[in-house]
Formats: sequence, C-alpha cells, structure tokens
Amino acid sequence: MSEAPRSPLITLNGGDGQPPKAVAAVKPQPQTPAEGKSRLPQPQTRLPMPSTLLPVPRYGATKRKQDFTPEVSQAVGGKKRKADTARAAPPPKMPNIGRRTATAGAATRPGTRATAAAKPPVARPTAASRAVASRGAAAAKTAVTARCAGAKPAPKAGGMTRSNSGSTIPKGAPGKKRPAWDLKGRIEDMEKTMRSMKSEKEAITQQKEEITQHSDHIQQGLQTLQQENASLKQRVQEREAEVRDLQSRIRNLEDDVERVSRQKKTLERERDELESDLQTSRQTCQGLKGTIAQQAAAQEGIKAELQLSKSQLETTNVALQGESKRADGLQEELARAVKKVEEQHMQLQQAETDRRVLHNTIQELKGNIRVFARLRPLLSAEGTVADNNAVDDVPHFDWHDGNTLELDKAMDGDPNETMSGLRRTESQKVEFNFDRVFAPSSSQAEVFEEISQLVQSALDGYNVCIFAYGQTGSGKTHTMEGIVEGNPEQRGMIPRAVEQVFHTAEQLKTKGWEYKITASFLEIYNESLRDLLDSKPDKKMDIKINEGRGRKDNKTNDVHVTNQVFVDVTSEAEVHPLLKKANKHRAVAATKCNDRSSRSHSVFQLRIKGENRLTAESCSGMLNLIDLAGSEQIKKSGSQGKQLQEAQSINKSLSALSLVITALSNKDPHIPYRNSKLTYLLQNSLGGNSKTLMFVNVSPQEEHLGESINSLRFATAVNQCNIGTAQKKVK
Ligand SMILES: Nc1ncnc2c1ncn2[C@@H]1O[C@H](COP(=O)(O)OP(=O)(O)OP(=O)(O)O)[C@@H](O)[C@H]1O
Repeated sequence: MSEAPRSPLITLNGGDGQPPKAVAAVKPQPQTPAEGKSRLPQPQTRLPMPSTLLPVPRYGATKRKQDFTPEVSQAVGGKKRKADTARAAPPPKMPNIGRRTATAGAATRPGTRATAAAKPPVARPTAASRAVASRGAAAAKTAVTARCAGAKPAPKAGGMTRSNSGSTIPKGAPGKKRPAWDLKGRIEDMEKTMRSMKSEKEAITQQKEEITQHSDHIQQGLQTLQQENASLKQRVQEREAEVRDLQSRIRNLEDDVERVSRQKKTLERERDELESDLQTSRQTCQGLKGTIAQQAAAQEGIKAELQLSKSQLETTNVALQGESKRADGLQEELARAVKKVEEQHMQLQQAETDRRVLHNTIQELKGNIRVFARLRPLLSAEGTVADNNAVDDVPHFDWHDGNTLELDKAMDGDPNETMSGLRRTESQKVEFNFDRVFAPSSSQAEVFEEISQLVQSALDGYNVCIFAYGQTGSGKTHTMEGIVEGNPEQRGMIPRAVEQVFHTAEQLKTKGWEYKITASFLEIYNESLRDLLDSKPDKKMDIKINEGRGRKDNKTNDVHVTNQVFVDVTSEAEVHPLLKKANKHRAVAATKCNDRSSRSHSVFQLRIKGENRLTAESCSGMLNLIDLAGSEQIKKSGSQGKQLQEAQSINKSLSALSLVITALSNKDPHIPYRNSKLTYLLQNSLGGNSKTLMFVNVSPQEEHLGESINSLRFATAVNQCNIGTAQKKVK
C-alpha cells in the first residue's frame, strides 16, 4: 500500500507556553515530473496557518490550573475537589501533542507509518524557503481570521459561550448563579462546560490538522521550487558555461575567418601571379612554337645539305686517299726540313757564340772598358702595375736594338744643354749607346749570359773586373748579388759567376787542368778597408803594389791588400756561406731612396790559379766583382750626421773614379789612382792589364731623371776610355 507523502515539516515544542517552531522542511523526491508538478504550492486557501496564531491550549499528562476557566478552577478547587474529581467523567482523550513534539521527527501521525530512519534528511531553511513560509503564514493568518470571523462552526447544543469576564457559562443555563447547595446543578453545568470545551477542542484539533496538511503541501511546494530553483540555477550555470564556450568558439571562428580571408588574399595574389606567368609562358610557348617551326624548316634544309655533304664527303674521301699518299711524301720532306732547321739553329747558336767571342776579342783589341746599361723596373711602391707584361712600360725611357737607351729629356732641365757623346734627337730625346742595354724585363740569367765570356777569361788567366755603377737605389746590388736566398732565378752576377767558375773548372779537369781558387771579400767604408770575411773589428788593412815583370818583360803592378783573409774554396757550396757572412757584415742603412742602401764599395775577389798537368801550362787569373756605393745628391737625400759623412765619402771616391776615367780617356801621363782607396784598389782593372766591364744601373723614376742622365754620361765616358789590351797570365 503506497503511503501518501508526508510533510517533512517538523514542529518542536518551544517550551512551556511557547508555540512549536518550524525548524526544517525536507521535501520527499517526486516520483514523476507530473507528480512533482502536482505538489507545487496550491492557491491561497490551502496555505497553512501558523500555529502561533491558533489558540491551541496546551495539554499535558498533568492538567494545569491555567488551562481551565476561573469557574472551573473555582469548581474544582477548594474542599470538594477530591469528590468532584472522583465523580467527574474521565478526561477526554487528547492527542499526545506533548509526546509527539517532544520526540520531534520520531512521532507519527495517525494514518502514517514513517519511521525516523525513513524520514528525509532535515534541510536548513534557505532565504527563499523562509520567504515562501512567511508569505504562506501571512495568507494562513488571513484565512483563519476569516474563518474565525464568519465560518466558525456553530457551537453544539449544550455548548458554552464565553462571558466577558472569560468564564464559560453553559448555554440554556439560567442566567443566575446556582446556589451553593445546588451541587448537582453545578455539576451539570460543569459537565456541560466540559462537553462544550471538548467539542471546541476537537474543532481546533481538526483545524490544526488541516493547517498542518496545508503546511505540508506548502513545504513540499517550497522544496520543489527550491529544487527547481537549484536545477534552474545549475542549468543557468550550464548555459552560461555554454555561452562562454560558444563565445570562445565564436572568437576562434572569427580568427579562423580572418586567417582564411588572409590566406584567400594571398592565394588570390598567387593566382594572379600564376595567371600572369601562365600568360607569359603561353606567349613564350607561342614563340617557341614559331621557333620550332622555323627550326624544323631549317632542319629540313640542313638534312638536304647533309645529304649533299655526304656525297661530297665520299668524293673528298676518294680525293683524300690520293692526298694522303701525297701527305706521306710531304711528311718525309718536313722531317728533312726540321732536321735542317735544327742544324741551322745549332749553326746559329754557334754563330752567336762566335759573335760573342769575336765581339769580346774586338773589345779586347780595342782595349776599351765595356759598358752595359741596365734599366730597372718600377717597383710596386713607385706605382708600377703588378702585371708582368707591363714591366717594360716605363715613362721617359725607350730602348731598341739592344745597344741604345733613349731618354725623354723634356723633364731634364735645360733643353739646350749639349755634351759630347750625346745626340739630341728632334723630339728632344737623348740617346746613349753602350755595348749592351738591358730592358727592365731582362732577367738575371740574360744579363749573366752576356758576361759569362768574361768570367771564362778569369779561368783562362786574365784579370777580370766587373763593377756596377749608378745612383743610389738604381739596382747595383740587385745586379751584383741579387737575392741570395729564395728564388734561384733572382741570383745576381756574383753567385752565378761562382757557379760558372767551379762548373768550368770541373769540366777542364778532363783536359788536365787543376785549379786552386781562393775567395776574399772586402769593403771600402768611409775611405777605410774592412774585411767582410773577418769579424775582427779594428784590423789594419792597407793596399800595396807589388811591382813585377810580365810577359815580354812588361812592367806589372800587382795590387794586394795587407791582412786580407783569403779562403780556399773547392766548390760553389763553400762560397755561399762566405757571401752570406759578407752580406751580414756589409754596412747598409735605410735612406730616403733605398731601404737597404749600401754605404760602402764592396769587392768580391776570386783568385784562380790553374795548372795543366798534361801540358805543364799554368795560369793565374783574378775575378773582381765590385758593387759600388750609390752616388747620392745630398740635398735630395737629406742625409745627416753619420749618413752625411758616408754620402760625402762615397761621392768623393766616385769623383776620384771619374777623374781617373777622364785622365785615362785624355791619355794623361798621370793617372790619379791614389786619390781614393777605390781607384787605388782598381788601378789594374781600370788602366792596366784587365778585362773590365761596367754596369751602369739606371733608376726609372722620373724624379731621378737628372741623376740617371749624369750616370749615363759618365758611363759613356768610361765606355770611350781606352785602357789597353789585357794580358793573359800564362806560364
Ligand atoms: N732588375 C730588377 N728587378 C727587380 N727589382 C730590382 C731590380 N733592380 C733593382 N731592384 C730593386 O730595387 C731596389 C733597389 O735596388 P738596389 O738595392 O740593388 O739598389 P742599389 O743601386 O744597390 O742602391 P744603393 O746604392 O743605395 O745600395 C731593391 O729593392 C731591388 O730589389
């Protein structure tokens, strides 16, 4: 049997005289939504009346005095209370309100069997439920008031009415007071009063139950509303979350839309570009199609030509076979011609050698000092181009036929100046003629080639003297020594001469010649002699002349230097350390014109003595290789102190050389050799029994043009100087 849902309203006894309180309302869960709806708050007529408004008397196990009217109190009081009580009807059965309220939720109402454990949990009244309860209470109050006013049930027969004084007088009773002795009447009155009160109490109980039921309905409705409210709140929260979610999705979608629109624009641009490319490609394709058509036509033509060529080729092949035979014949002829050319080349070489020998002989016969001019290239610091082909591109200088050096004199002071030996050209150019002129591009090997005959003469028993003259920085040391270490192509005359001497000596061994060679190296610095192969600083050295008799009883003056170190050398390799040592000891300094300017005249000597054990011949030659210090215009060089003294000394000795040459040219009876250590040392080479060659080195720099011309003039004078024919020292 299904039990009707009970009101969870719990009333508690508020204490003596206090109304029970509503403490909690827990609505049972509705079985179905329809059932839940049916429990929604009903119209106002069903709203409960709060118990505080009802005149509910309190009943307890013990009846209290104040629960009765004063009449009853009086009736039951006093001396007769015991007897009255004994005779009175048993008190009416009252609902056990006190017990129910005392046990709170554990009490059961008639018709319900719910236990405390089956009761729904007590819930705290929320603000909303309190508001609903308050509204319900107000409505109930109104209803009860109305009921009390007009719908009050009619009192039953024998009921009582309240007097103004609050005492209850049985209806129908005479209005006067029963005499004291009318106990029976008074008891009847009292019984009537009791009945009336009982019926009133039942009415009130009934009302109370109705109100309780109303209250239960309201509580149930309230709970339903609260649940719905909670559910709605939850749904609202869910919807809000959904809205937020949707908003964020909308934002994402908006971003997507924006990105897509950007991509769309990019794609549209690319599409446009592609379309334009396509257009171009179409046009190109169109052009190519035309070209292909032309090519195809051309190809047809070529095919026809090819066909023609093939047939021509066949004809040519036949002709070629004939030609091939002829070519074989020509090949043989060519081989014969090549052989002939080789023979002629050898003859030419021999002729060149003969020419050199003859030239040498002529020069020897003429008795002149030979002069070779060498123009050095412009250096990178002087603005030359790195390109090797442009090395010969030197302004103001020209050279031709290997003997002539031409200078543009426009830059050189007075254009009307004349000097014997110089020929002014129409274009104001001055020509100098020498035995040989070397262009800037001439290699060290080419230069040495020209002096090798002289070197050979030293082995043959001649005194040979090769010296380099020229202004400072013109390339004298480069010519004589070259670059000793490093590129062998840059080796100068001294190392090459040494090489040739030892090489030839070795070759002559087969002809019975044995050579004894000694080397010495000295310098003339500030008019004093210094031994470059000896590290002793203050060694006293002097030049001595040994007078002797040569062939045909000719008087000879052998020049030698006292205290000079002579080192016996048997190979080229033994000479190299000596050259290095001398190079280290030589006085050099950085000047304005040259980073490594020689501040002294250096003289390298090889004394060569040969004996032929087969022929018993002997010879004694001397090879002097001299690097003079450079002439220097002191004004230009700005030399001071030590360098000034060096420059003065250098210039003085070169002037002495010039005077000796002039005297020799003029065939003066007195040649002033002793004016300087240089001329004194070189007297045999300059005016005696020597084969002498001078290099005049020329700087290509425009600013040195004047000094170059001076050097070339001096060289011309030397070239014209007749020193007589050198004699071979052979026994
Ligand atoms: N033919 C050449 N080819 C290349 N470089 C050269 C040539 N001649 C000279 N030089 C260079 O020119 C510079 C000057 O040359 P060098 O020292 O030989 O002059 P110099 O006449 O001996 O000077 P000084 O009298 O001051 O000693 C050097 O750097 C040298 O290497």
